[in-house]
Amino acid sequence: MEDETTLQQLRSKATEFLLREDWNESIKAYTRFITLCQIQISKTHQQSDLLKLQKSLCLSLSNRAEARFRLREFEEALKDCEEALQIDNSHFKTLICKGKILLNLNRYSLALDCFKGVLVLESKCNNGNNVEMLNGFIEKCKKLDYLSRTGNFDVSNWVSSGFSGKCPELAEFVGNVEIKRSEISGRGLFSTKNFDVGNLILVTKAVATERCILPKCSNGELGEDAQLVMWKNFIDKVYESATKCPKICHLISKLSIGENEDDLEIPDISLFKPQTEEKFPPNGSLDPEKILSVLDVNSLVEDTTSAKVLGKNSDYYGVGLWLLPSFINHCCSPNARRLHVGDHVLVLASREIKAGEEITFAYYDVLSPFSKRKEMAKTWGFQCECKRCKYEKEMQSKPEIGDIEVGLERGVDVGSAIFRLEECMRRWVVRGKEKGYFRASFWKAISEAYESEKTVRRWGRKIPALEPIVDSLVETVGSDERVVKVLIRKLKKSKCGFGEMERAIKLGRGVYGKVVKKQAMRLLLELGAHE
Ligand SMILES: C[S@@+](CC[C@H](N)C(=O)[O-])C[C@H]1O[C@@H](n2cnc3c(N)ncnc32)[C@H](O)[C@@H]1O
Repeated sequence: MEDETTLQQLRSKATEFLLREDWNESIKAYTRFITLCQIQISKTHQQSDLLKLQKSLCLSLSNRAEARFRLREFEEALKDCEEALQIDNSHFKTLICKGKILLNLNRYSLALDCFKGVLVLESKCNNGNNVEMLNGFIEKCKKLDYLSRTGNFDVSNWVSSGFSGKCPELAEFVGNVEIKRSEISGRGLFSTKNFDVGNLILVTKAVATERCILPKCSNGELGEDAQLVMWKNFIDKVYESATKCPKICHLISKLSIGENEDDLEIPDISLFKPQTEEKFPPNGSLDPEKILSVLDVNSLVEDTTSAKVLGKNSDYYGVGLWLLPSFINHCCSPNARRLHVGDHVLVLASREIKAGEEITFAYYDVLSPFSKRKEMAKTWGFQCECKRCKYEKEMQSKPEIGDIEVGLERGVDVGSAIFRLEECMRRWVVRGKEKGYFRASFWKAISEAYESEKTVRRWGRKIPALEPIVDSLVETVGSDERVVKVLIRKLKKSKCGFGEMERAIKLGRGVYGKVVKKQAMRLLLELGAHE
């Protein structure tokens, strides 16, 4: 009798917390109730009392699952659902909760099966009030399941609407890639099939992101205090995600801390695929220092020079951690780019990628000279070992390159600098990719020259036309928004024809991917040209 009163009190307290949406307290109260209830069940022999207790236990497990779901403790919530369903395998509330958890864990097809099962139950037992809600979930699961299998994304409507409303729903997707030992450093991501320009390589949701709006009047950089606050919030969020999810915790432990990379284990790509059901060991104690080092080496900034952030302007600053992209090495002549849509990062081919090639993207601006890139790599804590850097390091011994750089710093005419650079390349018989390397290093001067009518008039015949320069740049560093922008502005001035716009759209694919259809692409290119 006494036990029964305690049980009743505990249950009402837990329900009260649940209704007040105080999830933490309701979990505590339900946990106490569940333990007591289980003890009571083991002592009860009368069938009717047993049934009553089991019903209470099932409901409490279901409610604790809901509270855990709201706190994004998905794995624990799923365990509660399974336990509740062992008592009553057609418990409506639990089945809905289970479906929502599976959806959040990216197990789209399992979530679909779950909701389909509930729909059958609904038509048999209930009055059909939930059919609309269930059909909504079923449609969502079908769509995400399809996207995660095919990578057939299309954000065109969102782009065409000027990014109004919520950003489109994306599913995680892993294309034909594997993790292997890299010649650049440690492990890298490699293609197992050819990728065409603009093809999607992978889509991943962030473990955590932190964003802020840059102060309007400053030089565009965040103050030290603001940076510290952002960084602290970001670390807390990553730590929280890792604590709640064994999979995230396990995968974070596989990431590099920038030391002895060649000795690191090579994880199987299947661990990163959205629909995997692999069991991960329960969270050991998380080492905060290791998490800090992991974030130092693997966090990515949502900037506009090495990635495109759709739907956000340049006042916006964001940092995040994405697991599979953390295996992608930097290269100063990268073949892939990042496109940020909400918390998802889409990695797409910015040039053609052959099967077996390493997939690389830029951690920092590769349209800059060797000396500047060397500095930027230092701030990332490494010395770049890519082919372009090796080549340019050798060529540093030629005094002419240093002279052109010094001249540009002193403000010489950009046309004359390009003229000298092209002359040197002719003399040294620089061809193919290497030509693109130099041009990418002197992009600042090139863009200034071809954007200035005066310079073009003065140097027009003595320096190459813009189009071959663009071609060699794109062949070397892949498509880049700034290169496409300069080309479009020129095409606009010369009132280009259909063919030229087609060419610009093709280049646009290397920046925005095939996830943007022609009409929306035209809009993006127009917007870019006006910036
Ligand atoms: C995000 S991780 C990339 C994956 C890493 N190689 C691994 O094995 O986990 C970044 C680290 O990879 C190494 N790295 C990436 N790109 C590099 C490059 N171009 N040259 C030298 N090291 C590079 C650096 O140690 C860097 O801190």
